[in-house]
Amino acid sequence: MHELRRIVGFLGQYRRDAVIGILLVVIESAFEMVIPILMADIIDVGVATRDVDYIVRQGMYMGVCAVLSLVTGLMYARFAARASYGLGAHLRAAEYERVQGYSFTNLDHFETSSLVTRMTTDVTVIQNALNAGFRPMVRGPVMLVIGFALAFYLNTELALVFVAVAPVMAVALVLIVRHVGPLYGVLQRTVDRLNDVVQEMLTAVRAVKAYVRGDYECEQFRRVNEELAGTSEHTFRFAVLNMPVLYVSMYTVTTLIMWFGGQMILGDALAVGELTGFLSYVMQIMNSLIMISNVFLLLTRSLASIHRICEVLDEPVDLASPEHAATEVEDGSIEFRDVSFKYRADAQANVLEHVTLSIPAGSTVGVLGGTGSGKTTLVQLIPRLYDATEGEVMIGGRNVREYDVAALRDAVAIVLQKNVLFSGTVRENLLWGDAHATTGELLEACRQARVDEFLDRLPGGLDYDLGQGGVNVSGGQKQRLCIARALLKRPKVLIFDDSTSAVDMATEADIRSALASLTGVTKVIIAQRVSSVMEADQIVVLDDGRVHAVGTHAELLASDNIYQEIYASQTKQHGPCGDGGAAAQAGAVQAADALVGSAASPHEEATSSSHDQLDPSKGGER
Ligand SMILES: Nc1ncnc2c1ncn2[C@@H]1O[C@H](COP(=O)(O)OP(=O)(O)OP(=O)(O)O)[C@@H](O)[C@H]1O
Repeated sequence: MHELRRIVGFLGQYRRDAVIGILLVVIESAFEMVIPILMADIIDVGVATRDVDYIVRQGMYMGVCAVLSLVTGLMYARFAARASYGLGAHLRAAEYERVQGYSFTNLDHFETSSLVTRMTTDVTVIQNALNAGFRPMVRGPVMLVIGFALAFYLNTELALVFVAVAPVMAVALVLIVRHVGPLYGVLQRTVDRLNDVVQEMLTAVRAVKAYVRGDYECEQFRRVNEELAGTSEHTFRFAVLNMPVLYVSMYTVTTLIMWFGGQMILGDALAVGELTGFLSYVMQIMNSLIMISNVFLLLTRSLASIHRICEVLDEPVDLASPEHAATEVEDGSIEFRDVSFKYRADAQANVLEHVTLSIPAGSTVGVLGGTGSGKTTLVQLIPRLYDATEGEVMIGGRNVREYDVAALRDAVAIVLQKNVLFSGTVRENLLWGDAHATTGELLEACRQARVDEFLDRLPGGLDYDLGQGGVNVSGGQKQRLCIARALLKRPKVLIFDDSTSAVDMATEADIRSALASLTGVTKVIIAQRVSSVMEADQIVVLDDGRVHAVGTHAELLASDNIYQEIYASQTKQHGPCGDGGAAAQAGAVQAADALVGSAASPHEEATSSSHDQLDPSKGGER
C-alpha cells in the first residue's frame, strides 16, 4: 500500500486530470443508476394508471439521464488517458533519472535487461491498469454502493438475498487474487530473462555469427520464450477463474430473486415494476462486482510492477557528493593510504588488500599485473567509480569523498577497458570531452591521439557518422577516439585502462610521446605490454590485489621476480626467473639495458624490428 501511494504521488500535474476523471465517473454512474427507478415508476404508475403524459415525462427523464451518462463517460475517457499516460511518462523519467545517479555498485545490483523491463514493460502495465482500470475502479464501488442502497430502498427483504451470497463471492475472489498475485511477480521476472537473452544476442550479434552460434542462441531464445508462454498461461488460467465464479453467483442471485419476488407478487407484497427495477439493480450490482474483481486482478499485476519500479527508485545511491563539497582539484597527485576493497559487502575476500601508493602530480605511473590482479579495480577508485572499503584514496591532497563527484570526474579522465562510443558523428562523440571545444581543439586532440591518421579517410572527417556504438570504425580506431575524447577534458589525472591494446605499437609509441608532452597531467597507464609502461616514472606491479613491487623499469627488472617473468615472457626470454634465478636475471637485466637505451626514442623503439616481437599476440590494430 505504501508503494501504491508512492506511485500515485508521481501523477504530479496530472493529479487534476485524475480527480476530474473520478468525478466524471461518479456522475456517469449516478445518472445510470437513476434509470431503473424511473423505469419502475413507468411500469407501476404510468402503465398501471394508463397515464401517457406520465410515461412520456418519465421516459424523457430517462433519455436525459442516458445522454448525460454518455457525455460524462466520453469526457472521462479523455481525462483518464491524460492521467495514465502522464503517470507513465513521469515514472519512466523518475527511473531514468535515478539510474543516471547510480554508482557502479548500484549498477552491479541490476541486470541491464531488468532495468530496461522496469522502465518499459512494468511502466506500461501500470499505465494500462490505470487507463483501463480507472473507470471500473471508481464505477465499480460507486455502482455497488448506490445499487445496494436503491435495492434496499425498493425492497429490503429481496435485498437480503445479496447479503447471503456476497460472502461466498468475496471468499472466492480473495482466494484467486492471493494465488495469482505472486504469479505476476514470476511473470515479470521471466520477461526480464527474455529481454536478457534478446539484448545479449543483439549486442553480440557479430560474435554470434563469427562463432556460428546462431542455433545455440535460437535454442536459448526458444527456451526462455516457451518459459514465458508457459508462465503467462499458468498465471492467466487462474486469473480468469474469477469470471465463472462471478457469473455462477450472478445467476444464482437472479434465480433466487425471481423465485422470492414471484412469491411476493403472488402474495401482493410486491409490484411487477418493482421486481423489474430490482432485477436491473441486481444486474448492476453484479456488473459492479465483476468490475471490482477485474480491478483487483489488474491491481495485483500492477502491484508486482510497482514493487519492481520502487526497487529501482529506492536503491540507495551509495556514492553522492557530500555537503559543502570541494569543487576544485588542486593538482593531480594521487595517494592510496592502506586501501582495501571488495565489490560486495558480503564477499569473503578483498579484491584489493592494503594498497599504499604515492603518485606525485604530473608523473607517469604504469600498472602491470596478471589477469584479475586488481588493476582496473585500483584505478576505478580514483574517480570514485567505487568507494574504497577501507583506507583512503586522496587526490590533490584531499580524500576523494570530499569532492563534488562531478568536479572530481571532470578532473580525472578515464579511458575504460571497454571503449564506448555513442551513435552520432566523430565530432559529437569528441564533444563529450568538452562540449565547447572548437574545431581546432578537436583536431589537436585527434592529432595527440593519432586519430588524424585515419580521420581524413573517413568520409566527412569529423562529421563522419560512427553508427550505433561506433560500429563503423575498427577496435584500434575506437580506442584512439576514446583517448582523444579523454584528452579534450584537459584533466589533471589521465587514466588509461589497457586503452591502447588494439593499437599497433608504432601508433602507441606516437600516442605515448604526445602524452609525455602533457605537462602537469598525472598519467596512470594500465598495460599488458611492458613496452607500454617502461618509460614511466614508476611502475606498480600488482599481484592478487596487493602491491607486489614499485619501481622504475630498470629497478624492477633487477629485483622483482614477477616483473622479470612478465618481461621475459614478452621478449621470449623464458627461463627460471624465480627467486634465485641469477643467470636468467642477468639475461633479463641485459635485455632491459637494451630496452632502456632505446626507450629514449619511443618511436624508434616501437618501430625497430626487435621490439615488434615484444608482444606478438597484441601487436596489430584489430
Ligand atoms: N563488478 C564486479 N563485481 C564483482 N567482482 C568483480 C567486479 N569487477 C571485477 N571483479 C573481480 O575483481 C577481481 C579484479 O578484477 P580487475 O578487473 O580489477 O582485474 P584486472 O587486473 O584489471 O584484470 P584484467 O587484466 O583481466 O583486466 C577479479 O577477480 C574480478 O573477478
